[in-house]
Formats: sequence, structure tokens, C-alpha cells
Amino acid sequence: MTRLSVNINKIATIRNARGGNNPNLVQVALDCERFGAQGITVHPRPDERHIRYQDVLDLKEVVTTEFNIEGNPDERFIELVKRVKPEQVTLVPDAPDAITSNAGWDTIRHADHLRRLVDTFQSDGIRVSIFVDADERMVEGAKAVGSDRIELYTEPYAAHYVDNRDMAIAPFVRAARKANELGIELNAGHDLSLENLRFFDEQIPGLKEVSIGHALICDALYFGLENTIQMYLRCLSSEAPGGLAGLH
Ligand SMILES: CC(=O)[C@@H](O)[C@H](O)COP(=O)(O)O
Ligand SMILES: NCC(=O)COP(=O)(O)O
Repeated sequence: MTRLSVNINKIATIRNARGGNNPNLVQVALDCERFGAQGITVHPRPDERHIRYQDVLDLKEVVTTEFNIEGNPDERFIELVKRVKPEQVTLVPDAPDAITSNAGWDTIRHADHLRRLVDTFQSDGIRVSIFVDADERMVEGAKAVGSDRIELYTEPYAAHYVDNRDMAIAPFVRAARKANELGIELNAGHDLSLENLRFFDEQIPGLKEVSIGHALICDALYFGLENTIQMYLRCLSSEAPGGLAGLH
């Protein structure tokens, strides 16, 4: 079954708005785990506008599920990840001033750079995932540099889901099949939601993990964090009804 990693960037955004410690990021991470999340994702950015580097150190002390640190592997990020040694690092090619992640790596053009990064993290026992667009050549490139996993950048799927979900999913199915064929494991994330998650999970073969933040935290404003996490988990289980029908 596909695992749910909750991205808690937005909790840090709210906390930082007032400069204090409300909401308490560490407590929220513990609560996400208690409510059923199978992992915690953070994406420290160079300007620390949401997750701070100190948050990552603090979370490492308490997170007992899979800890996934995403980000652009600049020197400071590499040092932080190698110090914390999370279960997984996800390499994302963000520009420092990007509002949010908006593209995957060109794994062919940046092959040498990525190979060195994969080696440095794997030598510390950290699983490496490379963020890529749904493009079979980029999946092959990730495999060629030795990455353990890829994370498919799902924003284009989410954006086109409403118009034509079969067309929206098609490149993702092709990329997933390529990953399965090559034996590289598969994650996905960005703009996944209660609306589009179930179909994605049903259609994508071999999906190991989704990381979800923005929509999930927005839903929690209405449904509460515990209900919301349970609703997302139900979207990832083929038996039970998900989405709004799953509210208890
Ligand atoms: C890699 C990815 O798609 C997410 O981590 C996304 O970038 C979240 O980052 P923000 O919360 O800063 O938008
Ligand atoms: N890797 C994607 C992630 O962590 C969360 O993305 P989003 O749900 O905040 O768009």
C-alpha cells in the first residue's frame, strides 16, 4: 500500500507569521504520526521562510516514522542532511527564490552532479530520491546515476485532473512503468489532494509513497488534522471510501 508522508512546511509558515512557537512544529509532527501518517516531510529553503534548519535538527530527535528531507542540494543543505541522516533525502532543483517547486531535474544534463550527490548521501546510509517530471528519459537518467527512488512532480497532473483525468495521468503511468521496468522505486508529490489522490494511486503501478502538504493542511482547517489524515489514508487504500465521504 502507498504510504503517506505529511509535509509540515505550512505549519512552520503559520508559526513564523508571529515569531513565537504557535503552532508547535514538533508537536504537530508527533500528532501527524499519532493520527496515522507514515512519514514526515520537510523542505528547508535557503531563506528559511517556513522550515528552519534548527527545525530539522529538532524533528530528527522525535520523528519515529520515515523522515524525508527535501531540498536543493546546496552546501548548507548537504551538510544538514548528512548531519541529521534521515531515512530519505529528496533532491529538488529549486531556484532559491522559487515560490514553490516548479520542475524536476534534467537527470541527463546534470548526471555527473547528481551521481556525486547520490554517492555522498548513500555513503551515509540515506536513501536518495530524485524529483523528476513525468518523462521516461528523466527516469532513465535517475536510474543511471544510481538513485534509489524518483519522486514524480505531480503538479501538471493536479492541474489537468479536472479537465481530463485520463489524459492528465497518461505520462505519469508511462513514467511509472519505466521506473518499474528499471527497478527504481517510485514516490510522487506536489498538489496532490483529496480530489485527485485516489485516482492517482489507483492508476500508478508500484507507487511507494506520496508526500502531501499544502492541500492537506488546508483541508485540516475544515476537518481537523486527525480526520484529514485519515481521509487521505483512505484515498490510498483500495477497499474503503475516501474523500469527503470518509469524514468521521
Ligand atoms: C518538492 C515539492 O513538490 C514540495 O516539497 C513543495 O516544493 C513544497 O514546498 P513549499 O511548501 O515550499 O511550497
Ligand atoms: N514532495 C511534495 C511535498 O512534499 C508536498 O507538496 P504539496 O502537497 O505541498 O504541494
